[in-house]
Formats: sequence, structure tokens, C-alpha cells
Amino acid sequence: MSSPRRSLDGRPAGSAAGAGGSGSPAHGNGSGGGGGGSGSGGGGRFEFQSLLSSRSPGPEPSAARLRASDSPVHRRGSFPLAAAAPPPPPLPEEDCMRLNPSFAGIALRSLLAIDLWMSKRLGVCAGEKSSWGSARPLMKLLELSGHGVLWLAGTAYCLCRSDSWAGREVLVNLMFALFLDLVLVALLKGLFRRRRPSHNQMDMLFTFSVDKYSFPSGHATRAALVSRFILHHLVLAIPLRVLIVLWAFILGLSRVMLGRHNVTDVAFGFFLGYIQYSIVDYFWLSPFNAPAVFALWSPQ
Ligand SMILES: CC(C)=CCC/C(C)=C/COP(=O)(O)O
Repeated sequence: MSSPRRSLDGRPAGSAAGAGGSGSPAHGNGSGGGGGGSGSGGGGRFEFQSLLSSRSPGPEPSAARLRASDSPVHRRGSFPLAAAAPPPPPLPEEDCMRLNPSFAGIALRSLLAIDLWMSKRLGVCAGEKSSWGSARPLMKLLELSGHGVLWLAGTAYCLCRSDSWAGREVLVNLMFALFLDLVLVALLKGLFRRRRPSHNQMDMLFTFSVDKYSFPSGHATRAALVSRFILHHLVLAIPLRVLIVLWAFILGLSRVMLGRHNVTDVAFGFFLGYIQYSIVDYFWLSPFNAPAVFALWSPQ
């Protein structure tokens, strides 16, 4: 950037512009704004005069002039006509927000990136040729142990065979829990439409159309729901209780190992299943509050 001192040296404004970098908008303004300055001689003096005239407007400087002389452009002041350059218009607020992604957005993207990376690493049974491919049949057996059709059919069968009111009550509520789970998982899968991992082989038995989506894992919700249900309503020895918790955990893990799900699908599935049990417990059906349901077994 050229300085007024150069102009005061008596160099023509045109040559000052050349030396100082004519690309500078301020300088462009300088030579143009000087009017005659761009002429043949005395351009420097002309610039100097314009500096003086802008600094001493009269006995009572207006408020606008005071504000202008306070601005950083003016304070740099060594360059008189730079002040003529209008300040850039402020960015609209929405543009600023687009340029500055929120902390939550960055955190979510990072979490998803870690999720994909971990799920890929853990998907060791995703195919027969995967590193743990030989364990795939065992994982598919686990898959069957948490399948919705088997749990519904098994509960319906036990309900038909049950000959105690207490047993019926528990089984009716388990049936209600399983249906609630199917509906909620189907709704969320349809809402989020998250694709299953690319390394998954879609060879599951008895699936709905929404089961092409992976969030949340239906097996994980069922594992959490059913295990919590059983632990609350069946009197079991400690080793059996531990076994049930282990089953739920390994079933969830097997979903990722099979490549069916990402880690977050299973983690959220566990959370949802846990909450679902609380809902079932809150709306617990009994012959007192839902006699119509239990009327099926009433003596005629
Ligand atoms: C057809 C019925 C009654 C249930 C489908 C159960 C099923 C295959 C869910 C998918 O589970 P993931 O979401 O864990 O893959």
C-alpha cells in the first residue's frame, strides 16, 4: 500500500498507484477520488488536500463525520480516500449460521462416523468369508432366539396352555409388550429409514418391509424388553437371571457382528426396550382394569 507521504513527495498519483499496488480498492479510490489527481501533475498535493479537507470539515463536525473518523479505516488515516470505500454489508444471520455449524451438529457427525467405523470393525461375521465367518451359524441361532415371530408364537402357545389366572395375566401383558414393541420399532424404522450396513447380507427370516431399515434394532429392543419383563415377573435362581442378562447383551452384540446393525442401532434399541417395559408396567392389564381381555377365559 502506498502512503500519503509518497504523494507528498510530489510523485504523480498515477505513478503512486502503480508502485503501491493498484489492486487495492482503497488505492483505486485514491486515484479516482482525487479527480485531478489522476491528471498529469500535482496529484500528490491534491491527495494531501483531500486528506486535509476530510479531517477539517468545519467548526462543528457532524455526528456522522465523527463516527466515520472513529472507524478503523479512517484511523489508519495515513491513506486519505480509503474512507470513501463503503464497509462491506453485514452477512445475513442465516448465512453466518450456515458458515458456523453448531456444536451439536459436529458432535452428531463425529458420533456417526465413529459408529460406522466401529460397526464395520465389529462386523466380523457379516459373511462366510469374514474373519469370524465360521461363527455365523451360531450368530444366526441367536438371531432366531430373539425373533419376533417366535416370541409371539411362543407366548400365544403358553397363554392357551396356561391354567392359572396369575400366569394368564403375565402372559397377556407379555403379548401386549411384544405387539407394542413391533409397532414402535416399525414406526421408528419407517421414520428414520436408516439403511442397514453395506456389509450386511439380507438373509433374515420373516421380515416386514420396514425391516430393510436398521434403526433401531428390533432384536435389541426385544432383548431388553423381554429380559426386564422376565426378571420382574418370574422367580428365578440367580444363575438363570445372570444368563438372561447375558443373552440380551450377546444378542445385541451379535446384531453388529452379523453386520445387521450399527452400534447405535443396538444401543438405542436397548434403551427403547428398557423404556417399553416401563410403559407396559404402567399400563399393566389385569382382570380388574381390562376385564374384556380376560373374558376369553371366564367360565361360561
Ligand atoms: C415379522 C415379525 C413379527 C417380526 C420381524 C422381526 C424382525 C426380523 C425384526 C428385525 O430385527 P432387527 O431390527 O434386529 O434386524
